[in-house]
Amino acid sequence: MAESGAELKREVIDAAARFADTPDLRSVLVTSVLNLEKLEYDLYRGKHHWVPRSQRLFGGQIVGQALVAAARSVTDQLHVHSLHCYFLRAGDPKVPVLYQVDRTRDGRSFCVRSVKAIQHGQPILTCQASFHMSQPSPLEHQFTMPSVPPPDALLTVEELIQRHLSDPNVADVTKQGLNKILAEEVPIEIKPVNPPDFRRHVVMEPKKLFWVRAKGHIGEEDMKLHCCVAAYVSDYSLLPTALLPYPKYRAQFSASLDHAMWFHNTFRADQWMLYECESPWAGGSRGLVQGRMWRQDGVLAVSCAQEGVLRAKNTTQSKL
Ligand SMILES: CC(C)(COP(=O)(O)OP(=O)(O)OC[C@H]1O[C@@H](n2cnc3c(N)ncnc32)[C@H](O)[C@@H]1OP(=O)(O)O)[C@@H](O)C(=O)NCCC(=O)NCCSC(=O)CCC(=O)O
Repeated sequence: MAESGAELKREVIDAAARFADTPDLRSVLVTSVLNLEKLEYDLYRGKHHWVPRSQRLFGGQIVGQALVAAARSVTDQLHVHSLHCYFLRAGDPKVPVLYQVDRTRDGRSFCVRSVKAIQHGQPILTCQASFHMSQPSPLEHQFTMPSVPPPDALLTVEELIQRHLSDPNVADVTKQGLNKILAEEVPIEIKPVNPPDFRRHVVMEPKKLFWVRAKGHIGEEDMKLHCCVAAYVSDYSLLPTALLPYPKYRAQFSASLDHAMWFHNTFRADQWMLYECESPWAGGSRGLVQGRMWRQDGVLAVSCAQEGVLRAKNTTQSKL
């Protein structure tokens, strides 16, 4: 029991610190993935958390970390409004990634930073991020958010998988695949608007809608951090949109080649946002995908676009 006002205050501060450090309450994206270690002036080191089954680093992690490095070199008044990245080489999960920032230009309203992500002495990603000191403007418009059920009315991917697994007719190979998905520690929560076709039987339009948020708490103050988390989240499940019309094909090799983002309005990446993904084109073993993230109140927060390599194989072809 605290005996004095000062001791009580200390206990409250300690309890708050313990609360804040509880890993399941604070997003691992904030405590670990996007918490870069500073090695030198404009040089940082990032560590990994979740690594996809492809055993190449998740593109969103590299983009998010590159944006953290860039954002540390600009003042608090400047906010990222766009970024453009190329994924040059597969990221190696066995070693950390270094981020080297070049202060490309400092203007009155805009600042541009170029970031190189390096492993084994070679660039795995180049990123240019532009920051802006926002100004009021009479020119304001946006598309209307699609009308969908709210996140409270929908199930998470994990809940949908559990429900599907309880069906005794599910094939063993499908069960194995779904159990692998359940075992992954992706720091993102997803609630699809339309339940996914786990059996991959149905030809679908190359469009999907899902609610998405970072797992854990981030807090409301740091808009720069929310943008970095959105950069991480935005690469998740975007490219597979291009595969929806081709249930008979399996992507033998798929990887994002580039990633671009535009940040329009403030948002919280630890609160549900509607992610609207569509693929207007695929051809030549590549696919283009575009995404829009909407706040629950209908405000367009983020737009993004990405091209990926998609080398597909017909799974129904005879092996003879
Ligand atoms: C895209 C590539 C691979 C560049 O392709 P290249 O073909 O030029 O590279 P390469 O080194 O010559 O070849 C790589 C592999 O592809 C094979 N290959 C090359 N050309 C081929 C062709 N025409 N047909 C069939 N296979 C081909 C090579 O034999 C080699 O296979 P072997 O290896 O068997 O020898 C590279 O730029 C890259 O890896 N970038 C990083 C992409 C990335 O990691 N993105 C982020 C993660 S993806 C992501 O996060 C998406 C999110 C999500 O999963 O939803």
